[in-house]
Amino acid sequence: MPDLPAAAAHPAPADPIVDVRGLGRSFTVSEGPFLRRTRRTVHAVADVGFTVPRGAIVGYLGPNGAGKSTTMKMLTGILSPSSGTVRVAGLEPARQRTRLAARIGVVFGQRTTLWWDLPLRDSLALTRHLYHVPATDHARRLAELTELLELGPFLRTPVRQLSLGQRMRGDLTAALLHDPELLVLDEPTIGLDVVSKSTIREFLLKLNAERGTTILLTTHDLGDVERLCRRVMVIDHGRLAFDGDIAALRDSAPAPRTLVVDLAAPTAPITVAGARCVAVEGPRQWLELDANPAAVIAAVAAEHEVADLTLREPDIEEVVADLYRRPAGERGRITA
Ligand SMILES: Nc1ncnc2c1ncn2[C@@H]1O[C@H](COP(=O)(O)OP(=O)(O)OP(=O)(O)O)[C@@H](O)[C@H]1O
Repeated sequence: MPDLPAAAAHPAPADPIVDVRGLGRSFTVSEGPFLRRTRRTVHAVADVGFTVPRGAIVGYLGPNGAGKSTTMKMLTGILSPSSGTVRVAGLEPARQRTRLAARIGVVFGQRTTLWWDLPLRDSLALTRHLYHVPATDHARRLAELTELLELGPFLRTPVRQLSLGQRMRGDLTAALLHDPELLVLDEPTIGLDVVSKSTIREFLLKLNAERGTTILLTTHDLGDVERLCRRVMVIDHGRLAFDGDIAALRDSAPAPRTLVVDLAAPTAPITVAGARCVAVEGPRQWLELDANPAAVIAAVAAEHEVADLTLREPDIEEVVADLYRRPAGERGRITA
């Protein structure tokens, strides 16, 4: 099994918006029947380190119970670390939570920060006071976000009557009205239909491109990762198992890349160095690659009349599932 490439894919930026070093968080849990209770320590996050440069969109992935939410709670000051340090926008989240709140926006997809019984518009008006946003700035931002997230048709609807997708758009607006530098999202598309997911993803891309807002998100939805993130971090059993770009993650996959070659006419299975013909159907052949695709493509084109070529990357779902399955010692580790 190949180790992940050890390249420092993300050299530490000079002024990272997130700087996490040796971060750990443990919980003590009581188990068993009443009179025979035993106590056990759960290491939800252990020795995690990474930095996030300003303007990045980074995905934080991991199987259930891996430690994603615990990390996000430490980044946003909801939980204090048991060990290590966290700095976000130059602040120490657990100690400077109020100051940090003015600099970051947070959305936990499974919970809402909106007032359940109030119309969305009133709920958003109240967030202005939480963050002490001047009325004119608030009105301007609300108008912009209402347009971008198409909130108009349901601004007067009580939050409890909103669909999940509408509520998420409302929660994103509430998190962004004070124009934060960093947006932390925990499962932003959970439970949403395809159209709502797409609306949210396109909005986040626009927010990042136009305002330079840094986005850190946890997700189980690899569609989010593929559309939004160039860099992913994978946490498993509380430890960082991978930190690199999507291409490096794909390269780490045991599943090979496949080159689909459409020849001008049917021929015998192609034999070139660095590839193995695994299927032939008329003029189309499938070559599994174990070398650089460019070299194989050049070799195929030199010897055959090629009508078309397609390079198939391993499916990201497969790659991530494989990473979760690999024993920790076999994964290698890249940290920024
Ligand atoms: N308050 C707590 N008390 C005890 N154990 C906790 C607490 N919060 C989290 N844990 C444990 O820490 C581990 C990591 O949990 P966490 O919620 O961070 O995982 P996650 O990656 O966000 O999972 P999921 O994808 O299921 O939301 C789990 O074993 C969980 O049971």
